[in-house]
Amino acid sequence: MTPSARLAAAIDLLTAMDATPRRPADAVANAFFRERRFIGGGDRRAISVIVWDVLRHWRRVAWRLEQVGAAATPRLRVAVRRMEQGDSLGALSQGFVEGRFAPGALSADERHALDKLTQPAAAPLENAPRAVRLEIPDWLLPHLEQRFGDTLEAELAAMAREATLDLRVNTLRGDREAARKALARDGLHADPTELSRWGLRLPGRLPVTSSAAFKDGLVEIQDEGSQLVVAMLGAGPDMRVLDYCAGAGGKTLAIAMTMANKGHIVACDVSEPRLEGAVRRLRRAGVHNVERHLLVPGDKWAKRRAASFDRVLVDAPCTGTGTWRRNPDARVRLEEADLTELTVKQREILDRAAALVKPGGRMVYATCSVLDAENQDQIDAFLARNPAFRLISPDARDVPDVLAGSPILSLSPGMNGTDGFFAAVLERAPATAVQE
Ligand SMILES: C[S@@+](CC[C@H](N)C(=O)[O-])C[C@H]1O[C@@H](n2cnc3c(N)ncnc32)[C@H](O)[C@@H]1O
Repeated sequence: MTPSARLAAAIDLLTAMDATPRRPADAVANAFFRERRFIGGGDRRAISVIVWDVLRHWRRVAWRLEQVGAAATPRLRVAVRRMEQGDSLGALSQGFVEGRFAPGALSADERHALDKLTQPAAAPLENAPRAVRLEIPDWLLPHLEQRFGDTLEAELAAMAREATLDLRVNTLRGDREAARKALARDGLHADPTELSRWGLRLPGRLPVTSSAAFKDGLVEIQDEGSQLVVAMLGAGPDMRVLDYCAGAGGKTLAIAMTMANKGHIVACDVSEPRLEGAVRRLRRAGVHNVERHLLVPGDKWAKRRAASFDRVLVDAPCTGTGTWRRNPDARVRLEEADLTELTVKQREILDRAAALVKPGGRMVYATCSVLDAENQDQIDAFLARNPAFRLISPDARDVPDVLAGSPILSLSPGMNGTDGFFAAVLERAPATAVQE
């Protein structure tokens, strides 16, 4: 594709995203490229780079355009980002040309707006409101200020950078060194992660899924933070374990590994397609101690299994504010009503899952959110409602030394180089203590 054709495709993709503002950008992009199979891998990557860069500068560019009286159209968003990266108006006009696979020439109004933005005094970003500069919705600012205080700007800058690509070595298939060597044979040079003993890290988007190590189930794509959540659960080979919000089984696979493929895991979810997505991954990883169960309203399943699990993981649906490095569009799409709805759901799920924990058993509540309302506040309220539970530190053998002394895991991109994660380990009082 010519540079102009890539620009045109990026503008088309941004237009498709604009048309479905509640749909995650990567889902729109997948559908867009599926319908245009003629676009090759290199062009696809180049188009995605343009689009994801625009998504990472969404509010700031809109604010600058507003200052010069222009609407933030996909064309102007792309053009402004090109200029911010050093293109002159002249250079830009060479990309915006007429033609079947080109975006069309800049209109007089577009040129006028862009010209105004090149003036030295035009809309300096220092004048923009803080939430605009930080690329977050206005309502979210106080929540993030409360969580991060003085480190807020550094954290949000870390969340704006592209994530590393973390892998979990599946010890059912081989050890970390074997996985490193296998990846190296495919030209992928991974380093061990600092905290997770099963983790390997690659510098960015790389074609891991076509490597032999991935196809053979020796590695799985999983952020280091997710791996640590599983370590906090401390599931062992003889246990009955429930993964209550299992989705497509990312953590189920890691739990099965810590159980050496023994004992029994039930992977539950309310979404059939997600649970179905686990089947292939379980097979690839060589896992065979997992039963899947679809939760439906009025299900008697949970009642019959009350107080029967040694370990219960609640990987709750959440705002995903810890994953903005991967999903920059979510950063500005999140609405206050989403947070309200999710905190109600999390509370209900916690109470339902708690009823399934054996006396003396443990429950780990986890989110990939950095907001107190979904994390510590949920735990405080849960403990107030459920006096039979208390916070307990994970067993030292299960977690890295730095995490051993605390019942709470709290990770952030700025502090730890992982996604933002929260996990709390809760123990249900043993039977005798419950009766007292
Ligand atoms: C954070 S995702 C889970 C990710 C998964 N554990 C993993 O590691 O890949 C949260 C999951 O909770 C599920 N969920 C939503 N409401 C639920 C409910 N009431 N009960 C159980 N699961 C629910 C969603 O379908 C979603 O798959």
